[in-house]
Amino acid sequence: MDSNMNGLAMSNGCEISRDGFFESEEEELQGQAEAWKCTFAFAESLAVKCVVLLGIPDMIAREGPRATLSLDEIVAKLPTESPDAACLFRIMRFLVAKGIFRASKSAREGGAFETRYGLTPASKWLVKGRELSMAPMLLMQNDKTTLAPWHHFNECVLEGGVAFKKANGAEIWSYASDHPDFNNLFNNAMACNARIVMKAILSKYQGFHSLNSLVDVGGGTGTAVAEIVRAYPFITGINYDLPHVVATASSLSGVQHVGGDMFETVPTGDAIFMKWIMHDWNDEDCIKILKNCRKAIPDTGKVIIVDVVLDADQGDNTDKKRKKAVDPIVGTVFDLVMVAHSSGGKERTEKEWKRILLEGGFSRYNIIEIPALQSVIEAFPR
Ligand SMILES: C[S@@+](CC[C@H](N)C(=O)[O-])C[C@H]1O[C@@H](n2cnc3c(N)ncnc32)[C@H](O)[C@@H]1O
Repeated sequence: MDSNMNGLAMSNGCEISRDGFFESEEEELQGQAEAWKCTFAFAESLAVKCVVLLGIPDMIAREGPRATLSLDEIVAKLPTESPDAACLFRIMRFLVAKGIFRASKSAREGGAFETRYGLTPASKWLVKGRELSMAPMLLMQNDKTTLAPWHHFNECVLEGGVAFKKANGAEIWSYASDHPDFNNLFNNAMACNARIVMKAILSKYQGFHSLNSLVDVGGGTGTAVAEIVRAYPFITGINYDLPHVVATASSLSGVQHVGGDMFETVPTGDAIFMKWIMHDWNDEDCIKILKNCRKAIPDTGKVIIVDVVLDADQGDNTDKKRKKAVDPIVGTVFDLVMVAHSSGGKERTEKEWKRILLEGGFSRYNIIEIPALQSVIEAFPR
C-alpha cells in the first residue's frame, strides 16, 4: 500500500481515508462489505420469491430430489411462449451463490458445457407441492402487504402506532377479513407452518394422552388440531377462530370449527392449545385471553402454548439458556415481524412468559423444547 500527498492510503487504486474513524484498512473494508450486505439483504428473499412463484424448485423436485435441470429445460417448462432466459440465468446465478440451488457442469455434444441446477437443503423446503413446505410462508412474508409495514418502523419508533395499519390502513385481522386474497395467503402460510411444527410437537411432546377434548384457540383453518386428532383419535377437536377464518376452513375429520372472539369467550374443553397466538398481543391482551382460557378448562386442565421463548436479555441471568433447534436469531427476527404485523405483540423471554401466565391464572408451567423455532409451554392452573 502506498500513501499519496493527501495522507490517504492507496489500495488497489482506491483511496482509503486515514482520519482514524476506522481502526484499520481491513476494518474499513470489512465494514463496507457488511454495509453492502445490509443494503441488499432484501435481494435474496425477493429472488427466492421469484423462483418460488415460477415453481422452479417444484420443476426440479418432480424429476427427483437429486435431479438437475439445465436452464433450457427450466425455460421450456415455463408457461409463457418466449420467457427471458437471460434474466432467469442471472437470478439462478445469484441463488447458486447464496446456496439456494447447486450448479454442476455437464458436457454437451460438440464439447460445450452446460450448467445444470439442482436442489439444496434450502430449496427442498421451497417445493410448493410437498406436504411439508415453507413456500407459502415465504410468499406471505414477502407479499407487498406484509413488506410495506417494515417501511414504517422509523415512524413507529418516533411516534408509536401500528406499522401494519400505517401501511395498509387497517390492523391485520380486520384487513384480512376485508381482503379474501390476503386472508387465504395468510391462512395458507399458517397452515404450512402448523404442519411443520405439529410434526415436531408430536415427536417430542407427550401431553395429549390424557385429553378427551382440546380447543385450538386461534387455530386458523384447523391444520394443527386436525394433526393432533389424527395422532390421538380419541380426542374431540374444536378449531376456534374469527368467523371470516373458519368460514374458509375445509371440513376435517374429528374437528368441529367454531367462529368467535377469544377476547369474549373461549369454548370449553379439557385443555386449550394456542400456537402462535400470544406473540400477536401485548401483555394485557394476553392476560385477558389466558383468563378466558382458564374459565374454559377444569381445575385439572391446562393450556398448551406453542411460541418462541427468547433467550434472556443480555445481563439478565434469571432464565436458563436454552438449546434451540433453530438459530435463536430467527426468534428475534420474528419479534420484528410482530412489530411489522401485530398491534403490540412481541416474542418473550421465560421471565416475561412467567409473568403473564401467573397473571392469567396459571401458577405452574413447563417449557418443553421441540425441534422447531417455537417451544411448547405447558401451563396449569394448580
Ligand atoms: C398467527 S395466526 C396463528 C394461526 C394458527 N394458530 C397457526 O399457528 O397456524 C393467529 C390466528 O389468531 C386468529 N385471531 C386473531 N384474533 C382473534 C380473536 N379475537 N379470536 C379468535 N381468533 C383470533 C387469527 O385469525 C389467526 O388465525
